[in-house]
Formats: sequence, structure tokens, C-alpha cells
Amino acid sequence: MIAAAIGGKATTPRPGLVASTGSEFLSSLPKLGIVSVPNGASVIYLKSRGNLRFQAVEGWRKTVNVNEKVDDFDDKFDNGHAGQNRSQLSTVGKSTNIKWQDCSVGKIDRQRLLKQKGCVIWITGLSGSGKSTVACALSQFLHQRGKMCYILDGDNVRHGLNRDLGFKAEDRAENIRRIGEVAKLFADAGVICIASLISPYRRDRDACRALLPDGDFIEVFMDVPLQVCEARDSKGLYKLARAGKIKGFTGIDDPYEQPLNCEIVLEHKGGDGASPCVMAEKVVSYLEEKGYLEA
Ligand SMILES: Nc1ncnc2c1ncn2[C@@H]1O[C@H](COP(=O)(O)OS(=O)(=O)O)[C@@H](OP(=O)(O)O)[C@H]1O
Ligand SMILES: Nc1ncnc2c1ncn2[C@@H]1O[C@H](COP(=O)(O)OP(=O)(O)O)[C@@H](O)[C@H]1O
Repeated sequence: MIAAAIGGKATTPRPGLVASTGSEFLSSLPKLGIVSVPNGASVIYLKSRGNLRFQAVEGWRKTVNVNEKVDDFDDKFDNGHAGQNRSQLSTVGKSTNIKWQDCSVGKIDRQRLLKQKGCVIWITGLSGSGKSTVACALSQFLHQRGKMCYILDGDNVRHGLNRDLGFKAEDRAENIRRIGEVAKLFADAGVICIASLISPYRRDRDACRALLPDGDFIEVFMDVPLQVCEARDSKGLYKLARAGKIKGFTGIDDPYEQPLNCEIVLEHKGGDGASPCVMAEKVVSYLEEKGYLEA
């Protein structure tokens, strides 16, 4: 019992609640374990910076092996903020003296509500490769299945949040960085976020991948030859680029770096195999197989 540890109050334990304890009592506990509290419930806790942080209440106990590595435990139960030093003032970029504001309702709670897991599906490829079309088909399929998703399309975000950015390498990098951060927030909200943008540089895409827990960034490469994209030329941009009227156009006089190790490749093929619906279904199957369509 840790009655004394929480000041003798019969507090109802909930994930995120922090109990201050006497240092002697605290040092007698293992880093990770299960304790009983005055109202009789069992609570999984993690010892952190001189406190006990409650992680999950009774019922979860059956599915948790308390001997598992603390890092794994953090990933599962720290509501998606594992590893961040949230208790102290810190400096992040130009922001000084800031402190992470915590809340007892976290990612895991939102995912349960939505009956799905938040993640980012990052669709990359040349202009005209079919990114937006696949994003839209995927969104329709997920919506029909009662799954909450949201598309962040490069073209659309450049109408607002990123209207101050052009197409120089550093502008593209900033465009991708911002969309990566927004996508991360959507995933934290429990939403399946579909980011659809050329994102020509591997380094920029990898930086977005690094923002998310392992597995939650699903990179989808539209493997469509330049000649096919150029023949489609639905916006007439390739024609303008070839005529020298648009400078620095991806694939013409600006680079595109193909992914080396992406999760899904959507190949251009002749016939039915290349339809946007078949491509979107492939992504849905991946999500299903990896458990993203359930909480
Ligand atoms: N120079 C140049 N290079 C490539 N694309 C250009 C350029 N200028 C304008 N456009 C239009 O902008 C859309 C790409 O925006 P993105 O935000 O996806 O680009 S990036 O990820 O920052 O590279 C792209 O949309 P998509 O055709 O949907 O890819 C084009 O319509
Ligand atoms: N799988 C496909 N097969 C044939 N045409 C396609 C396919 N996907 C998209 N298209 C067509 O190609 C053009 C460019 O598609 P779009 O989704 O706008 O590409 P992006 O967003 O990569 O620029 C559109 O006219 C679209 O109808």
C-alpha cells in the first residue's frame, strides 16, 4: 500500500497522476512495478525524478509484464511523450524558459476514443505522380470504415501556413519541417494523417520520420517515371519548366532523391494494377496489418 505516499488521501489513481513519496519509501521500490492504493485499486507506476508517476490502472495489469524494459514501458504507457524532460524549464531553439504542459488525457486515451492509432502516412514523389489522387482515395476508404484521417497536401498548405515559402532547397526544407511537425500533432491527436508533398530531399523526410515513435511514420513512394508524370502534366507545369518559364522544377532542373528504405512503394504499371484505388487499398492493408485501424 502507498497510503502514506499520497498523503493518506484515498485518491483515485489515473494515468499521469504523480504521487510524492518519502525518499526512503521511494528508494525501497523498484523503478517499475504495481502498487495498491487506499481505495483498493492496483496501479502501475514508474519511478521518475523523485516521484511515482502512475501509468495505468487495474485491468491493464493482465496485459503488462512488469519485468519488461522500462523504455518499452514508457512507449506504451507514457501517453506518447516518453523521453521528453517535461518537469524542468528548458530552451528549445529560440524559446527560452519554457516548460512542457502536461495533461492527464493523452494520446492513448484519444486513440481508445477513436478506435485507431495515430500515425503519419507520408506520400512522396514527383509532381504528377499521383500523390494527391492516392491521398484522396485513401481518405475515402478510411472514412468509409469509420476512421478519422486528415490530408496535409503540399499545394494546399502553401495556400496558408506555408505561404511565405518558395521552392529553393531551404524553403522546401522548411515547408517539410513545418508539415512534419503539424503531422506529428495530428498523430498525437490519434488521427491518421496523410501528408502528400513532393518532399524531394531524403534528409528532410528522415527528419520528419525522427519526430515520431518507431513505426508511426509510414513513407509511401510514388514510383512513377518522370516521362509518365510529364506526359500527364495535368497543371501544365512541366511544359512551362521545359520552356524555362519555371526555374528549379523538381525532376527537370531540381533534384528528387528516391527513398532507399520506405515502407510502401506504389509502382506505376500498365493496366488495372496502377489504379489509384488499388494503390490506396495497398496502404489500407498495411495499416490493417500493423494494427493502426484499432486502438
Ligand atoms: N519549382 C517547383 N517544383 C515543384 N513543384 C512546384 C514548383 N513550383 C510550383 N510547384 C507546385 O507546387 C507543388 C509542390 O509543392 P510541395 O509543397 O509538395 O513541394 S516540396 O515538398 O516543398 O518540394 C506541386 O504540386 P504537385 O504537382 O501536387 O506535386 C506543383 O504544383
Ligand atoms: N494511378 C494513376 N493512373 C493514371 N493517372 C493517374 C493516376 N493517379 C493520378 N493520375 C492522374 O495524374 C494527374 C496527376 O495526379 P495528382 O494526384 O494531381 O499528382 P500529384 O499530386 O503527385 O501532383 C491527374 O490528372 C490524375 O488524374
